[in-house]
Amino acid sequence: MVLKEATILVIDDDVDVLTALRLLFKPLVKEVIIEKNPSNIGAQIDKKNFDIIILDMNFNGLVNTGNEGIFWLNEIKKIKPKTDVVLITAYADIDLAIRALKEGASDFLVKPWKNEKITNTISSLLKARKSNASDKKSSQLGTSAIIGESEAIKDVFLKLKKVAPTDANVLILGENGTGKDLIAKALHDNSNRKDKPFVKVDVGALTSSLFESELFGYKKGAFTDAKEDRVGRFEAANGGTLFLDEIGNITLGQQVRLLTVLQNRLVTPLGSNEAISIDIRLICATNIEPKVLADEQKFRKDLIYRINTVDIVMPPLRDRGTDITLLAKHFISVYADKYNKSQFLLDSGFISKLKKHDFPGNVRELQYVLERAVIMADSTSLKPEDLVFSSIERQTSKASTTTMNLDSLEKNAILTVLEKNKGNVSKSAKELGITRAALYRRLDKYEL
Ligand SMILES: Nc1ncnc2c1ncn2[C@@H]1O[C@H](COP(=O)(O)OP(=O)(O)OP(=O)(O)O)[C@@H](O)[C@H]1O
Repeated sequence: MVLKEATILVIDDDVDVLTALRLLFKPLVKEVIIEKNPSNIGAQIDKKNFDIIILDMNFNGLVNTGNEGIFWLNEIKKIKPKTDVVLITAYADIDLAIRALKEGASDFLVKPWKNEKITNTISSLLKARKSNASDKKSSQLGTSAIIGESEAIKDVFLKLKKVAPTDANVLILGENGTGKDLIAKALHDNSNRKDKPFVKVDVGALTSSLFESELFGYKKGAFTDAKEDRVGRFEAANGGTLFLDEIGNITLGQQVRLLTVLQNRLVTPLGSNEAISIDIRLICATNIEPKVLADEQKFRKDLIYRINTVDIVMPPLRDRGTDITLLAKHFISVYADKYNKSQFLLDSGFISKLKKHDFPGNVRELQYVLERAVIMADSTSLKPEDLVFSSIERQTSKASTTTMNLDSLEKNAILTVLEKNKGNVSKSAKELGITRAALYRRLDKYEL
């Protein structure tokens, strides 16, 4: 961000300082607001998003310890943790400066200031904000936006790294909400086609007539509603990647149409006589289990072979051990930022409750549950009661406990006992009737 796009708030009880800074910044920035009374800070920052806040450290002129400044700095950080705060004081007190920086101030200036020094400080902070924002964007590209460190997700990353640069067709399998969309995009972003289009079509949601017109396109007049030519998704993805989601839900007739295009690498728009040759990399995804896909009454074997040069199976969240905590921390931080809340501390009971849940809706369910928890939380720490699992998901969760295997039962028993004993391994081992070493082995096994 450049200086002239910035909105700045100056808070000082000295009217001369306020006037001087307003005169200095008015011609340089988009907007400068001055405030004499620090008690109005909350109201000011609720009203507007400031890029920089310049805050005096000594408000009543009697106590020159800078404590008032640090107090107000903390108040600002509670409401808008991302705002850059520059503190000013009349006393060149290095200890105070360091304390202010530790408490989250972005910089520190000593009165009387040189105008050039203060504008340079503000300009560099604005530049740093810009580069942080663009770093964030680029990290969304590779696999860095896909969070996970469990053995199960590491296998996925390995496969992704190997397969992405090839032109192989990939079938991504996995329950709803496991991250199939993210993997499809990562395959494209890490391929030689990354600068070409990535086109996604939810084929499971298309009626028969829409399936044809969406995928193959049409010429004006091909049917009653065809008022002008329309490019189909195959053609739109030319040179790039076509991602067909919910592939397991298409009819046998649609499967034949798809197979023909994939075999000949040609599409003919409805109402046209001319076939267009297409060069696409195909990625498909489905939440249907492989054994159902293997049922020839529902799915053509020749199509399965064609779309499934390589398959990537997304593990359900309940099998991803420590990823639950890792993802939880990520989502909590994202939502704390989004809803302008300070970062939360996580109560140990909160983490145990998360780990015990079965997550039938996988990462998507975790994401929604945490967004709700962040919105509803009354304090700065998240507690078990802040976690409310949706009754719909709970129903599914109950159903799935009937098919629970011994491992899940053992894992849940360990978690319950650990929670009861506040994480004390010796007490928990005793209660479970096993040795400490045996408990540690199991903690390792279940990545707890
Ligand atoms: N490993 C991960 N790291 C960060 N976010 C994730 C991860 N996995 C999934 N998500 C998030 O969870 C949500 C669901 O993921 P996604 O849509 O990719 O799942 P899906 O398997 O394609 O679901 P569906 O089968 O319902 O289409 C998205 O918001 C996605 O960003």
